[in-house]
Amino acid sequence: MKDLPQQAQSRADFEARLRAIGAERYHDRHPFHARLHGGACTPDEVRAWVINRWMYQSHIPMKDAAFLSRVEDPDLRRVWRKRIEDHDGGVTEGGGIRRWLALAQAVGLSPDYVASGVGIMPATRFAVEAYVRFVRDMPLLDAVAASLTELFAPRIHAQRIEGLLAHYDFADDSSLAYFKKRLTEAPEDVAFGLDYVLTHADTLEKQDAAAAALTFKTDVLWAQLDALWHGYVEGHIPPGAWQPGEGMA
Ligand SMILES: O=C(O)c1cc(C(=O)O)c2c(n1)C(=O)C(=O)c1cc(C(=O)O)[nH]c1-2
Repeated sequence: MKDLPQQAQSRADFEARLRAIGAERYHDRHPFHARLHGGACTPDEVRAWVINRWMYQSHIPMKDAAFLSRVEDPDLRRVWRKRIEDHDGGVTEGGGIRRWLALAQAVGLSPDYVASGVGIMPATRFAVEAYVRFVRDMPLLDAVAASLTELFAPRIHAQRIEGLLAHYDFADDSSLAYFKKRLTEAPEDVAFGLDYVLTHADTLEKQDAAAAALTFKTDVLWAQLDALWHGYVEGHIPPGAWQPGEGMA
């Protein structure tokens, strides 16, 4: 006898399931973040974080462009293109990308060196490229679901601003402008993304796929910090990756 299709979870239960993935797996639980926000990172560990996270920052608008290239609905494109504008900004004022490079400068790195991407660890590259590829190749619903780690980002950004200001000389309003701005940008994105996923995941199969996409994305974030810890806290810097002293302003 053929199995009957299982019923989709209610909207509230499905949202709770997505939030539980964040509670269990989001990278706010990674020991590198405790070290960074608690003031225990050396200046070179902070620099390694800034250099490697550039890979993520610089590829976020590329993954959003990959997403947009697949969307046929102009209303969805109109909402989504804000994400690219947030990061790229205008010629004069710039956006998140430029704010990240201001952070690079504040920690003593040459912004040109950071922007060149030279020195990024292979594992970081692989993780971020996997995210861009996922968004390019998977169903749109899964691609939106993968962005829902941003549900959990404002809390970590607030913790980061507080922790960095308390513990590091380089931290001030201008060097931390990136995170401050994300506090208002991310909630808008995620309100739309969450509603989209809860509405479009209307079968259990689609809900399972969306939950798997969010889980995948938590892995993308976690793997980057594992690599950072191995390379710069434990001192096993992979061949070709940034060596302390290189790329200074
Ligand atoms: O500092 C962080 O922990 C963090 C996490 C995430 C995330 O959860 O993916 C993003 C950001 N920051 C961020 O600044 C950002 O612009 C962003 C975009 C996206 C996305 O998947 O589209 N995630 C994140």
